Amino acid sequence: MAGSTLRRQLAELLGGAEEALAEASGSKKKSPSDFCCAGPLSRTGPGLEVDGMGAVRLPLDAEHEAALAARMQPAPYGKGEQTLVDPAVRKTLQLDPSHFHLTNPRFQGQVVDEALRRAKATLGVDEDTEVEAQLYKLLLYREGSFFKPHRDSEKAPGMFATLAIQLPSRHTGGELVVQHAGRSLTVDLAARNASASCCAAFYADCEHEVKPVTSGARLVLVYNLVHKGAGPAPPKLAEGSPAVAKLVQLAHGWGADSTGLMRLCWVFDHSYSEESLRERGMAALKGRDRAAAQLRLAACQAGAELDASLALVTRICSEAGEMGEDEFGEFGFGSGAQKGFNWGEIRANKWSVLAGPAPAFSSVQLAPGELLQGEDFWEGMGQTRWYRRAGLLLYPASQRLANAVAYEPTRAVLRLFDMLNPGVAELPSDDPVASALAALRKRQRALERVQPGGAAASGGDSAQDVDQEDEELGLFGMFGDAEGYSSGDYEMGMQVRMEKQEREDREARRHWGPEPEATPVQLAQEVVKHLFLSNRLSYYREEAQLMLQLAAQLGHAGVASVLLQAVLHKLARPSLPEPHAALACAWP
Ligand SMILES: O=C(O)CCC(=O)C(=O)O
Ligand SMILES: [Fe+2]
Repeated sequence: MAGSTLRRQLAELLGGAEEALAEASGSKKKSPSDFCCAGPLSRTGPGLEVDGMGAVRLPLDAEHEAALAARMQPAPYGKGEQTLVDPAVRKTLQLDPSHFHLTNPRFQGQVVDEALRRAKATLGVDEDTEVEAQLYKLLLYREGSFFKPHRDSEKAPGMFATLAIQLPSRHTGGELVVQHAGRSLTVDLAARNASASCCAAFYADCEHEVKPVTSGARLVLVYNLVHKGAGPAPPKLAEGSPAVAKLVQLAHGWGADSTGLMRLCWVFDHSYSEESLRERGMAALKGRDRAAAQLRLAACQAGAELDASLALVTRICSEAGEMGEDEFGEFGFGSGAQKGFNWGEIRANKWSVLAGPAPAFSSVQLAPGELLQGEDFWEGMGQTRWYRRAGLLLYPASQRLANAVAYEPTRAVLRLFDMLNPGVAELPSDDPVASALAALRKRQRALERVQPGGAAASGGDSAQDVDQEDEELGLFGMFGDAEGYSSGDYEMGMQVRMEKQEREDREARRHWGPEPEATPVQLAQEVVKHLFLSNRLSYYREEAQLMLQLAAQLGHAGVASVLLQAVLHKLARPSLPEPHAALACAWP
């Protein structure tokens, strides 16, 4: 099957996974999950009492509003690891739950639990997944109060969404606007809010804002929605689910095509913190994202040999148009110039394995054609220079070796040498490839050296320093914040990122999976394919193809050895003026 057909079919399948799973499990809910829900709740009041003030009358009148405001503090917002109070970003008053009480025992059962049930249903949380609504703050938006667009951080382990319960109050304005994947939803509950509570819930990684309150006051209880327990049970899928069968079939075809695509990556809709992915794996995934991963697991149970890891995908713009003032009057990449953005590197690293062995490589560089989503997916994220998202990296078991060799050809060549010459650390100095071998060993040793604590032996500063720099650059946070940079940060940001990337790759070596099994000839074939058939070395094509053919035909270790010598030469001296020289001297 052509790579483009495989890519299209796989994209369709993963994109429609949610509907397919609902159908297969016989669920009545046919509509896909959404990122936000809102609506009125029961009239049961909360019995709100505030320390030092007593019972608060609802809906709030001017007198109680003023008394309550006097006991509250300006609410901060999170920036990286810090929390800041800045009335230009957030103008709201807050009160910690230690200073107020919800004294009506029926409020939890009739209002909060009802809101929670609705949130679970809309946000696509499995019925058997336990979710807790943890009270976080009481907020008061007086006239002129607002909260500019932001994303909520994970305030507790397993937190995935925010629930706002608006207590009865009279106001205008104060609409909640929630964005996700290019869609925007405006929640305006003011009209129905005078006599009953109402709620809004949304995935915490969705950008949201509260528009200015234009009159009256808006009183809100904010809850963190937190996954409890071990996470969702594995999907109970009907054996004959067409989507699963289709994925098994695609994986099989892909696995049998050794010349085909080495890997594909499905980028998730939502953002996730690194910690939540590492610690909770698939249980951290939301809505459509989880369905795609579940479908993949179900196919694995049904016999598909498709390795899958959760990964961090970073996409970097290498070039921008002209700098200038943007629409906010700030110096940077102006809106007119944004058309000039070019996509540079796309890289996936930081695995958390879902199925199959851990990858025997720390990171992969992805070609645009290896992303299952097309350009329009990224366009929806706005114009910034760095995109970090979590995704699902997929490749058939038959491509394990190819991926490992592509990531580290030097290591593969040395492995091949060691296979063919067991126990030989160095060659006699008169051997034509002795110096090449020594150089490669040295380089590989340097690459693999990792100091305790994670910093590379050769690197200057410690991992901590880099994290510190990251923080300054606003790099912390979700795997999904599209991170924008001011012009001054850009060069420095690049440098810091490249260094950090190297360090992360080194650190990741410790968690490498087993070296994929291979005979010398298979290994030699992969090395040749990678080094000689890649675009960079396209001028080696005929020679390499010939060698490949011989190696495969004869299956002879001697052939692989000759091949190896040619490769060793090229690797040790990348600037070799005459590309054929290496082959000429190595080939008998
Ligand atoms: O006031 C609201 O409805 C939402 C508040 C909010 O976004 C937050 O506390 O992070
Ligand atoms: Fe928020």
